[in-house]
Amino acid sequence: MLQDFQPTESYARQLDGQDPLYAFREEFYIPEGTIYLDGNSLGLCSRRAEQSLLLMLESWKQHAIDGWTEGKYPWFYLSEELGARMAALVGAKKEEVVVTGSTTVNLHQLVSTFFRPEGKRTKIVADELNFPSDIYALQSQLRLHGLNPADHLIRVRSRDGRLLDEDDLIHAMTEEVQMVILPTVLYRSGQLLDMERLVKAAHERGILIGFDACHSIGAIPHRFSEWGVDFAFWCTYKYLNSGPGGVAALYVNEKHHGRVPGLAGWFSSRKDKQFDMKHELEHAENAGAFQIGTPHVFSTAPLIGSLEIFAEAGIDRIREKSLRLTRYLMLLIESELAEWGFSIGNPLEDDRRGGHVCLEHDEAVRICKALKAEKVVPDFRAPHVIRLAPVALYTSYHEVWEAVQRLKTIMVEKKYEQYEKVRGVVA
Ligand SMILES: Cc1ncc(COP(=O)(O)O)c(C=O)c1O
Ligand SMILES: Nc1c(O)cccc1C(=O)C[C@H](N)C(=O)O
Repeated sequence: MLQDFQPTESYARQLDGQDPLYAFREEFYIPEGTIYLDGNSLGLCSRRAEQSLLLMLESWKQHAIDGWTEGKYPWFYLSEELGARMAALVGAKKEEVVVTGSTTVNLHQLVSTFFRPEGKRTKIVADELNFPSDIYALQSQLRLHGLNPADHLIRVRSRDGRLLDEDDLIHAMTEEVQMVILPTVLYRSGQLLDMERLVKAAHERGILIGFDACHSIGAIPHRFSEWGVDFAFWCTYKYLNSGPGGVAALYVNEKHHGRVPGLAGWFSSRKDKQFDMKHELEHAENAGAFQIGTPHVFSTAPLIGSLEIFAEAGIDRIREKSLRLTRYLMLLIESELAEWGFSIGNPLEDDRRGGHVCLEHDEAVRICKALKAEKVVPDFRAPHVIRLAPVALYTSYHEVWEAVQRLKTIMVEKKYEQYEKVRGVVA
């Protein structure tokens, strides 16, 4: 890939000229003069997401209560409908996915449903690099079972503070473990785990396994059904561009359909029974059973337009471009910034890398501030990581080239020294 790499502006233009996804950039609102490399935290607004949100408002104006069953996208079926449309992105059957809740709420729901400590099997395996919200949720779930998280939550150690080794994860899958929860892609280093291998190892040991796919959804194809992943959950506001607070999604393998939801509510019902208003729940026989209450329609609506873009672009083409973009960025860093004390913290191999580059530097916090002042938007993750996510649908190769030039100027002119060495409230 990129065998003929050159660090020149004309080479960047040449790559843009060959990019089959280039036109999708026009779909997005790119803040004026800004190179946006933070789509792994909050994706950009697209015109189609905006239109679908407006369409929902219109539906409220026109149909009032009847909007639940009328209009172009009846609200009562929207979560299932969008789950079905999203299923291709995770390699699942349509009825295995539903759009609902938030990442953390969905994790609570799935652990409430699937964590059944019995006999010796009372532990959950996670890892020490996972996003804090997942760890808090798991700790609180263990407490609800009267179990002490200090002994029952096994956080597998990283050997280098950046990456996880599948051998270590598998080694932790002992006879005391009932469930494993891991990220698909690590939020800081961008490492992509070998899910297929981990699922196989967990199942051989009689353990259930679920994934937090926040950092892979919309960037990487998945094959959840084929691999036999038990369950998964993810947000939609990163690479899927559903907007701040956009409603999340979950996947439950069809072999588990029929399970009673751990956290039930009337939206867990079979659709045809819900308005019978009985006190005995007849839960849906698909992923819809893991919904709880009334869907957040306006926070779901942008996904309608956003998913259309994904259907047109195709996740395989998106992954291919994303890999080229991150490879290109790494080559530029190597060639342009070699003398400035940066190191690359993400895996270099294509099949181990997610959608962002993890650039490490002792001055990361101040460099991030200087980048923002130069209208390049990265994000900072303590203690020394600058995350740079060129997004296949809206980042051009020229922007990647330009961002590295601006970073080089920041280093040459020591522009970062004018900033305080403290992170922002939201980094
Ligand atoms: C990997 C991961 N898990 C969980 C979360 C928490 O998601 P939420 O705040 O939407 O529940 C995030 C992002 O905020 C994340 O990146
Ligand atoms: N969910 C976020 C929020 O509410 C505010 C700011 C950032 C976020 C994020 O999603 C951060 C992201 N999960 C991360 O990988 O760090």
